[in-house]
Amino acid sequence: MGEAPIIFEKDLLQKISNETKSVSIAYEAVVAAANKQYLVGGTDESGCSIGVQILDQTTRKWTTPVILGDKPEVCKDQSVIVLNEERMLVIRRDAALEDSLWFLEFNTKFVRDQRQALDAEVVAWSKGVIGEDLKPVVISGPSGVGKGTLISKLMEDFPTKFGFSVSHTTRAPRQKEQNGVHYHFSERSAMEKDIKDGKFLEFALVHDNLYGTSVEAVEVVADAGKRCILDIDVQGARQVRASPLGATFIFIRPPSFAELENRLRARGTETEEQVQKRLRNAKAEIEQGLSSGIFDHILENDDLEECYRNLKKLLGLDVIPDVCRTSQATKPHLSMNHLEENEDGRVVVVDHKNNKFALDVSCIRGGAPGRTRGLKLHPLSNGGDQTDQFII
Ligand SMILES: Nc1nc2c(ncn2[C@@H]2O[C@H](COP(=O)(O)OP(=O)(O)O)[C@@H](O)[C@H]2O)c(=O)[nH]1
Ligand SMILES: Nc1ncnc2c1ncn2[C@@H]1O[C@H](COP(=O)(O)OP(=O)(O)O)[C@@H](O)[C@H]1O
Repeated sequence: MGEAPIIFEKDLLQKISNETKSVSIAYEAVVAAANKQYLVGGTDESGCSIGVQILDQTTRKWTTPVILGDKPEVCKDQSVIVLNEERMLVIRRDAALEDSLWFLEFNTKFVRDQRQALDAEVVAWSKGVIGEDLKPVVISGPSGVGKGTLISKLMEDFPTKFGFSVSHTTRAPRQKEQNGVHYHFSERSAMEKDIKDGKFLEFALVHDNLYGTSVEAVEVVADAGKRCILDIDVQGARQVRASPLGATFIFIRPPSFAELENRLRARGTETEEQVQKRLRNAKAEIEQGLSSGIFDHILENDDLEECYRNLKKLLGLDVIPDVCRTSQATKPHLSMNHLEENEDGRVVVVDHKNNKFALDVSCIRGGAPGRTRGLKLHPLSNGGDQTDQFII
């Protein structure tokens, strides 16, 4: 980790004044990897988020990268610090704590994959979250096996604990399905554009329709202090498994194929043609679910109550009382005014009252296209002694 040198070269400044109308916006340039200088600050094309420019120091060529992920809003001033060869920490000064810690990834696996896929220079933002949260739960299984039924029971019995990740889909709504509650029913072209813009954690073509989990769908649940449940197919589960999300994966299997067919028909939500398609796909889905190694747990849904009991057990709900977790809204509201210095794995920050804190970034996990979690904030006293008390 090294502190970001503030390099306002002549041509850099020239470029800044050419490209921005405002003089009140501060830029910071950091040499992040090999011979690349990153300029972070000001605005980007949309004019409302922090922009990034890259200068190749060998060729002296400027590049405007493709910027993916949840972007921080523009601010007048920020501190930039390179953490390692993959990402830098950007602290928005004078922003509330919940919105002040951001990571700009320039060489993480996600960025490298996207760079290859888009054949362009790519960087990606992710918001820093202090503390840990509960692992999201991915539930997969063939159509008609009872995923929705089990998830509804869980949400009804533990409303403070779980939140449902509302997927996007291009399929038509069923009777009683509400837009924004069961799914975000979307136009295919709009969904494809959002996928291209990196807004989706995963997506798949299922029964001839496009389904996908947006990064936001998962994050709004986590931000509310709840454990996120995703109902997605095996292809989606595979993608989430490969992502930094760190979830628990559960596959629900039917007691028999004949019973699956009964349930699907008895539900009465699909045409005969659609039922046939779902049954055909179910065969492959069950095969993959049982053999792919993606899933941590396989539950048979024969007797509903028994399956539900088993599900609760493996989610630890038989031992933990249903208490509401502290929501983000009740956390202390600090404004980080200044980045003072940095030490091994820790960045020293001070708040607007000049209280010093050590921001521990040694255990971070996740990142773009979601949040970077696991940040710890310790109060520091008498100019550097760390107390063992976490404030959050
Ligand atoms: N990959 C992926 N699959 C999804 C998503 N949302 C729903 N699915 C899956 O799409 C399939 C069809 O869902 P749906 O049309 O609601 O019918 P159901 O299977 O009878 O519940 C199911 O296997 C769902 O788990 C998503 O966001 N991503
Ligand atoms: N264990 C079970 N025994 C009998 N019927 C079930 C059981 N679990 C679910 N069902 C019924 O099967 C149908 C399909 O369940 P659903 O939750 O919609 O499946 P999925 O979401 O996996 O497509 C529903 O009518 C539901 O009431």
